[in-house]
Amino acid sequence: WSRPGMSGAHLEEWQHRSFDISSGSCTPEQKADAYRAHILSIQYAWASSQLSQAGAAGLLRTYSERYAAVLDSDDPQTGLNNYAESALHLARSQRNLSDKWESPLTADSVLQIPSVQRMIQASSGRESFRVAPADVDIPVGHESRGDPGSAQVQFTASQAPSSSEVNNVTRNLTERLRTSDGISVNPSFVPQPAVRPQSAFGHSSSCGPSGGAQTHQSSFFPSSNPSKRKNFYSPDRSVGVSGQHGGPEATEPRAVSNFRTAREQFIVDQQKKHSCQPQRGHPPGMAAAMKKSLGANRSRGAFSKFVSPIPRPEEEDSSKNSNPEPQILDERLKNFEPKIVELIMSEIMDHGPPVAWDDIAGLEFAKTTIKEIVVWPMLRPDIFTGLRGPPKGILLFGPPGTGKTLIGKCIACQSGATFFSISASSLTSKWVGEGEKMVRALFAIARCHQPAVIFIDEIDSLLSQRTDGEHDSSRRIKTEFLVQLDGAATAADDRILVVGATNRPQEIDEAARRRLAKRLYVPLPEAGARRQIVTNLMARERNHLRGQELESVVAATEGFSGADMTQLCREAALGPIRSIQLNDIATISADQVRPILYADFQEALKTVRPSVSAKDLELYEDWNKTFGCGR
Ligand SMILES: Nc1ncnc2c1ncn2[C@@H]1O[C@H](COP(=O)(O)OP(=O)(O)OP(=O)(O)O)[C@@H](O)[C@H]1O
Ligand SMILES: [Mg+2]
Repeated sequence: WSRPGMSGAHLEEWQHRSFDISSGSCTPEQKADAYRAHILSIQYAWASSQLSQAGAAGLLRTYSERYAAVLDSDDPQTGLNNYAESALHLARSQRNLSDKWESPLTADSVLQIPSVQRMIQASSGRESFRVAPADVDIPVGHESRGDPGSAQVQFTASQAPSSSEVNNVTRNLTERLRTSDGISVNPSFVPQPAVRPQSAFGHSSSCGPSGGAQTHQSSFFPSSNPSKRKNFYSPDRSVGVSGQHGGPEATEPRAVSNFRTAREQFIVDQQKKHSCQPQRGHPPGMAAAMKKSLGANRSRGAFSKFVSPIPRPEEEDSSKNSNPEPQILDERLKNFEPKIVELIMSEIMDHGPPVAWDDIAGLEFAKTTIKEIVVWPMLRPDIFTGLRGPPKGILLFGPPGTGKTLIGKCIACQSGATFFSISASSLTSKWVGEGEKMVRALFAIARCHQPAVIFIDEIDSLLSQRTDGEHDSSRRIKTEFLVQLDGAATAADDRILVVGATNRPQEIDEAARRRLAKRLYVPLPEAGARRQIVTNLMARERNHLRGQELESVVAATEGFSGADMTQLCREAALGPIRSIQLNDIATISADQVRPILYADFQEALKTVRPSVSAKDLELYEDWNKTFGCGR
């Protein structure tokens, strides 16, 4: 069933899960987790095209039938994850003031509570369960009646109800326990009494589907930035994953609430932007949220319900008609371990606070060159072809604190390309062999998201000169990087740009230097740039800095880096605060704080010193003369 090229890691993972399930030492909940994780891994392999459609369907059929008998069984004795356990767990974790107190509620004792008995009878007669909280007839310890947290259960009745009734009852009980304790419950999370919890694999409807799907996230894409990852699963397929196999009860009315979280609203907005495909049975936001929930690895609340991974026939059809692009992306990434892909997708694509070109003072040459190389070719790839094609690598070098990282952030905001901002440390893993894989996966993912910019800050730590004493794994990472850089350069139509930044250009390997063809010096700010930094920063604060005084500050800060200038302004801004009496600081209002004066800058200049020495500066200028691309 497996397609050629399917990773051995997956097979191993499945064997491992199989072992977990068959081991006698784990708790029922752990087993239930393992079962679900097993199903999830099959789904994942299918979604990332490591398994064929037929293979996945076959595996899922086999396993889901087998697991359904035990997983969500109505029998509280044999069912691994029965609802009574979850409900009781919730009830048990409600505590009163004493640390030593423990709830005596158990699966057996709760059934004996008279009100539970009444509800069981009501449920078998298909009556409403709406009973006021005061009806819960629990004699409580010695005083506080009606507080489920401190309930002492009285054993009275002996009638044993059927297990499915137990499930219904405990779910309702839990609902009431939660609401009466002031725990907020999203209306869409509350299960409807009319829907009986049958075996989830075979025939159950997705009761309370929105709640179940919202609460758990896929372990594969745990973090934000859904728009970037939207291509990983096609929307149709993922809806199929969570909403299928409804059976006869699928037509029952569902609990759909109008409430949307901000995240769901965001997903809805994103979907409106990209496509307007209607989703079956769910509001569009819900369907998008389900993309991330493949049925396993979710919280084991009383309301969690397993959804069968086998798609219905009509959903299979619709997934065939969907946009083929995600499929291509999956194909290209199928040789990479999902965890590595996940790591790169979640940690590397970075959108910090926006930075505009005007926020970077001075550095006109570097800014113009970068616009020429990065921004325009991204906007007009048709003009920048052949000899005009952009270089594949840029190196920004210069003293510390001169705005190299700032330029990287600006490229991220202004270029319109997919921006990968990685630190060398995230590429160097403690596991031997993982580092190269990370580098390979990084470039492969970048190829799938063209045009792309890969920004590597402090690139010297990754590409320093190869020495005899260095560790083998770091040498391999470096080699892989050079190969990939060249690979990116040889595929003429790839639009991937690598931007490296360093304040130790001398340490960069000569092979890497060649590949980072455009080497731009980011020097200390000149007088004009220093003036702009102070003006920009002071514009946000109340100050009385006159033109002449500003010039004096600029003149006094020769040799300061951009970061030093920022530090100076911060120090000066503290001047007015320092002039306040210590006793008044708690009571003074914000507008009573005096404006920043020139005197504050004079004070600050006594403590803030340039961080780059003249000797260091000489090294940078020499390197720039030898290898730099400046005029
Ligand atoms: N040209 C500049 N214009 C405006 N602000 C600047 C400039 N250069 C530096 N700064 C200020 O200094 C801070 C540090 O700059 P940045 O992190 O870009 O330095 P860097 O060159 O990456 O230093 P390092 O080599 O140590 O990593 C910025 O956040 C910004 O506040
Ligand atoms: Mg930096």
